[in-house]
Amino acid sequence: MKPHRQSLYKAFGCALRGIVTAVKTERNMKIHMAAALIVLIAAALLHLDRMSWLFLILAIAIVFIAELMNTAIEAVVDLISPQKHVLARLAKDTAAGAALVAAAFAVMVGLLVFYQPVWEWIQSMTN
Ligand SMILES: Nc1ncnc2c1ncn2[C@@H]1O[C@H](COP(=O)(O)OP(=O)(O)OP(=O)(O)O)[C@@H](O)[C@H]1O
Repeated sequence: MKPHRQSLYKAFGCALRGIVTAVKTERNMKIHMAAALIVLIAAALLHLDRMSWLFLILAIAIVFIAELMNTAIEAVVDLISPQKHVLARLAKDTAAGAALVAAAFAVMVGLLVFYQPVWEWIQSMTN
């Protein structure tokens, strides 16, 4: 394989382009972006502790990583197997499964992190 060096700056640009393209073209990425924004604003308003922030950021990162990998796998499968194939289906279905596991993890983290502070906030509003 021919050695190929690219500047750090260019590599960063390519990575950023991948993220921007995925957000522009993938509906799920737009949903994850909106959800992440709402979650981070709620976390700031509720003054969550550092550990809660850590878990929320971890969950958001895992969801984005899984969705980006899913998008990458979909693109490669469409490139090499535009026609139906059982292995293409397996690749796409398992990649989508990974994204679903990540989203389920994020929902569980959200419930565990927000349950108590939201409950306390509701009580303070009603008292
Ligand atoms: N080349 C193929 N061969 C066999 N099955 C395929 C193929 N392409 C797609 N599929 C099946 O159709 C499903 C949906 O594929 P598609 O490419 O439309 O992704 P998607 O779920 O619509 O992705 P997104 O909505 O994130 O763009 C796959 O999970 C797979 O089961």
